[in-house]
Amino acid sequence: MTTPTTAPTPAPAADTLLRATDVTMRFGGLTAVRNVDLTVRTGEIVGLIGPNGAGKTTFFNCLTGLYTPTDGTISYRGTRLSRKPHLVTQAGIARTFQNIRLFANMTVLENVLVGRHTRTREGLWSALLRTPAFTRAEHHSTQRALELLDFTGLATKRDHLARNLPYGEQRKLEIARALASEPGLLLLDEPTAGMNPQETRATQQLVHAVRDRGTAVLVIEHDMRFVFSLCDRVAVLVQGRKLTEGTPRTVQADARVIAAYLGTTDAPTDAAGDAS
Ligand SMILES: Nc1ncnc2c1ncn2[C@@H]1O[C@H](COP(=O)(O)OP(=O)(O)OP(=O)(O)O)[C@@H](O)[C@H]1O
Repeated sequence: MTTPTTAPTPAPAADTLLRATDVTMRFGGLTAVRNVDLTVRTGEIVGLIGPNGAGKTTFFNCLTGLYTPTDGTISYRGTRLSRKPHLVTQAGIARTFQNIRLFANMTVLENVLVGRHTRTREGLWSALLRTPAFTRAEHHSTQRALELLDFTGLATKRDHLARNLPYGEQRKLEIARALASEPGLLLLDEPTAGMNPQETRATQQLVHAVRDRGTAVLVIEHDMRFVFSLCDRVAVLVQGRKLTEGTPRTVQADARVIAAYLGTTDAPTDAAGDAS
């Protein structure tokens, strides 16, 4: 009798939500993301930082199906993710974008309702015929959307057009819309860009509250004070590679991170631009 020689693959930790392994993304001769591993667990707020052009947004685009990575695997709750963005959302990952992408001429409530579409099953015919099932689903979605407006502090603005909201509230609305898909993991791409200190503090409180209601967060940010006071763990990308990862305290004290931000990094020897 022969003994099996292959070791069993270790099962992912029960609390692992997102596991990206060896993710690489090339655009022609440019390697924007190279062999990046990243894990996000239940209940965590993880920061992704790095100088301009480090590959952070490209990595997000790989996670959410906007780009198909050249290499590597991405799984969510132990299942490999689809490369179609709406299926990634349906699986449980929602995101916001660096530049606000609201429906400017729709109301605040309508914007959040749009975010519910991956959680509603009723099709076109039931909508046109207004079947009882459709009416029930519509009522449920509206209740959920109103709860989210309450949660994000936008309840009194429900009938305002999105374009008429102040900048900070438009950012909040984006988060409310992303939460409408009931994600287990929320990806935020520079949520405080262009905000004043007061709006930044409010965003920090909101992200904590999002985590406390059961949604883990992966956040790209340039505001270091925000990242280091908010996140449980921080990963640093430089020229497409993960330079280091750890608690805010260890990352902040890492001389290579400081050098990377000052533009004198000696860390990733393999430059991002190459012909591979
Ligand atoms: N669709 C694309 N085609 C070609 N190159 C791209 C594409 N998207 C990104 N890049 C390049 O990939 C590299 C990484 O860009 P990316 O936007 O991911 O960086 P980033 O870390 O998010 O930067 P920032 O902090 O400035 O937003 C850059 O050199 C960028 O020009």
